[in-house]
Amino acid sequence: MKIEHAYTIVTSPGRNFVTLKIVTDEGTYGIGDATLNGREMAVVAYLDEHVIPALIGRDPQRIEDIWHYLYRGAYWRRGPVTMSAIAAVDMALWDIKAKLAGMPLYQLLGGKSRERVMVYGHATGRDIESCLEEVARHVDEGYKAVRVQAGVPGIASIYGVAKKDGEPYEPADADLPAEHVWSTSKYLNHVPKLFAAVRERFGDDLHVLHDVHHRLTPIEAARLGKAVEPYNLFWLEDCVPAENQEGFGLIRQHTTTPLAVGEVFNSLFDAKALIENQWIDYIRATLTHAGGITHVRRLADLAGLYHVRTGFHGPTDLSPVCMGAAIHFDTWVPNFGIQEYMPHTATTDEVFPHDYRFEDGHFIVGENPGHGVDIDEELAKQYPYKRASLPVNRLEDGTLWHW
Ligand SMILES: O=C(O)C(=O)C[C@H](O)[C@H](O)CO
Ligand SMILES: [Mg+2]
Repeated sequence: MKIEHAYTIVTSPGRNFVTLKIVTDEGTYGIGDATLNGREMAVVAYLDEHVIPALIGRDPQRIEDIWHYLYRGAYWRRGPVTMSAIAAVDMALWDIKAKLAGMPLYQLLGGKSRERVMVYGHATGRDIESCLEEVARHVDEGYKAVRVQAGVPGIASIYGVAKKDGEPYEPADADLPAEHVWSTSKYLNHVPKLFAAVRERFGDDLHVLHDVHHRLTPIEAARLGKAVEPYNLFWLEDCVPAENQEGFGLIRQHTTTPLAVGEVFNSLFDAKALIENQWIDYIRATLTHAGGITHVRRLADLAGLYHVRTGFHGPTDLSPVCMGAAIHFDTWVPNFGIQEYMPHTATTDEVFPHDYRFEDGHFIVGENPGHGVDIDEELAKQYPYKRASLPVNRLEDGTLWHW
């Protein structure tokens, strides 16, 4: 069997998505997600110019060999663009292999470790009161776990909070990066009040999470972790930028609040010290940005040795293709923790028909052969690419900060 042709599909049913389709000479095809928010066309160029020409004629069943061919064989390793491109190939090849086997992907990975996959949704509000209403809506919809982000008095726009209450949050909201202003002291004073209000209204059973989105230094993160200990968070996410992995060691010395990190990681090596030193509790690197199923499986196995569980990134800027493949992975992986879920728009769901479903705060994996997600290419053509950028952040004195 040979790869006969492969091509990228860029579509924007409300936001941009990049999909790779690989077709074999026997007619079986697989698709993979290659979406890198705000840098979509860089991955398209990498795939079109460097990857696809080298795939034609190869045996699609040799997933491992093709992975190493694209990773080691490229000489220039790692980085989000390269690893998203490799991930798309890998996801499409696993899709093909599972279709050839006539099995849902989770069966090929080793079968079910659980019947369903717990997800967390996003509650956001301009202030604490409106945020609590959103938490209540999620609880009514069956969620067992909710990420809670609220506006901070004195900060005009903040990560995770929609411009208008009730509207979905989409950070890549401008042609060129919007400029936000950040104040660590205002934020640190506010967050414990938010979680006190959440616990008071919803009691102890609901799992609550929070994303700091890389804005603190290690000692500030340690202070926040301690301050929210009474509210028993499921996790505190991305509390510092993780290039300095030792920073997590410092945070860990001060707080028992569980720590999650890794949505921007693209390699096992980004997480190695964090895992081996048991500085984190959840690893968030997901299939599209971290080299696909083949690589993330190794990362999850390493994490499992150190009691670190998975908590895959699942924003709207990963397509339903990634979500579908991730749900198969989550259903299999022994050290599963939780899966993030930001629902896609109805138009996106039409462009990407899929067989996974949400029920009572969990995802239920589909039973179709492959990863269970397809793309309607004719419909996709109706939504042309539109450049969209993530914001940048500045401190109140104008210093460029982490967004
Ligand atoms: O979902 C999350 O936890 C995020 O932090 C979302 C990111 O801001 C988003 O994926 C950036 O593209
Ligand atoms: Mg995040």
